[in-house]
Amino acid sequence: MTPATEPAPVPLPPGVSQERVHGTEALVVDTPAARAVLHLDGAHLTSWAPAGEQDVLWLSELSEYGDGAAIRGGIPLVVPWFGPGRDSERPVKHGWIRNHPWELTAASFDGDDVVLELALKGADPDGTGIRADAVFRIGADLSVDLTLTAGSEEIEAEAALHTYLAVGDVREIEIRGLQGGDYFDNTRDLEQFRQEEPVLRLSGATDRVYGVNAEVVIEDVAGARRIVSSPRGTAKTVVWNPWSQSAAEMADMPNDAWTDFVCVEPAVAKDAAQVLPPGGALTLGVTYRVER
Ligand SMILES: O=P(O)(O)OC[C@H]1O[C@@H](O)[C@H](O)[C@@H](O)[C@@H]1O
Repeated sequence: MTPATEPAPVPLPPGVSQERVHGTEALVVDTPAARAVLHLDGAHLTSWAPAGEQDVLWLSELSEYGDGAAIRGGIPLVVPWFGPGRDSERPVKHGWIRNHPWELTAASFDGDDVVLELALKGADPDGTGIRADAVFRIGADLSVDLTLTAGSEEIEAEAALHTYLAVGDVREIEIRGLQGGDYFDNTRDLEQFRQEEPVLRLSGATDRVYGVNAEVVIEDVAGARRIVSSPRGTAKTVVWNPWSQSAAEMADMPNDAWTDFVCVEPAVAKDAAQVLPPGGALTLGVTYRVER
């Protein structure tokens, strides 16, 4: 039996409803400017389509949802550590915040945009009172801002907006904005290299953490559009695609779906991790726009 939809804790503006999507609670936005789906589990945006556009976010049709699941696709909020953490010993990959329920704290209209504010709901597995807040501005452009606030203890914090961008064919995309950036290559034991070429084209499994915090442009040649990622408060840009072999090993991704996305992730990670004193905060954000 499907459980009844819980009432939203704050009033929702016109064009926003709370519904069950894939069996879990989500805020569904349908305005003249955009359509979007924001799951309360993980404050996880799984869909954003500006008016007249195909979805800009890729979502796996085999993704899991609910109770501790990490949704495959959309924008996973990665915090308070990235990957296995700086000591490579963290119990779950990419932090625990994406696996916990959040709650809506405010919802409003601002011009043509819907602004949704969420806060992590009560989870505190470290017992230090860490807080997390996120603001989503959903319209012709999309902005996401994530704040992590340390609790009673100093923490070394990492964070990433692990965005899965939908593309026509990842083998044909051109990524600009990384030239001159040094990167750790996670497919080669985190050895460091420099991006000399003005354009990055992917031709195999790619897992790089670039020391780049500037605008990155993803030219989606097969999809005939361009996605512009403008980060703020970051130090790194992660570029990831598993390619065919690793994708085939992932239970929550169809074997041939790796061609349909690229992750370009604004981040604070690795050697750019920030030490937060008790009560100290880390905020990072990004704005996406689509051009033709
Ligand atoms: O499967 P996950 O935990 O969502 O992570 C996916 C990928 O996320 C990327 O950000 C990492 O750089 C990769 O190493 C990782 O494999």
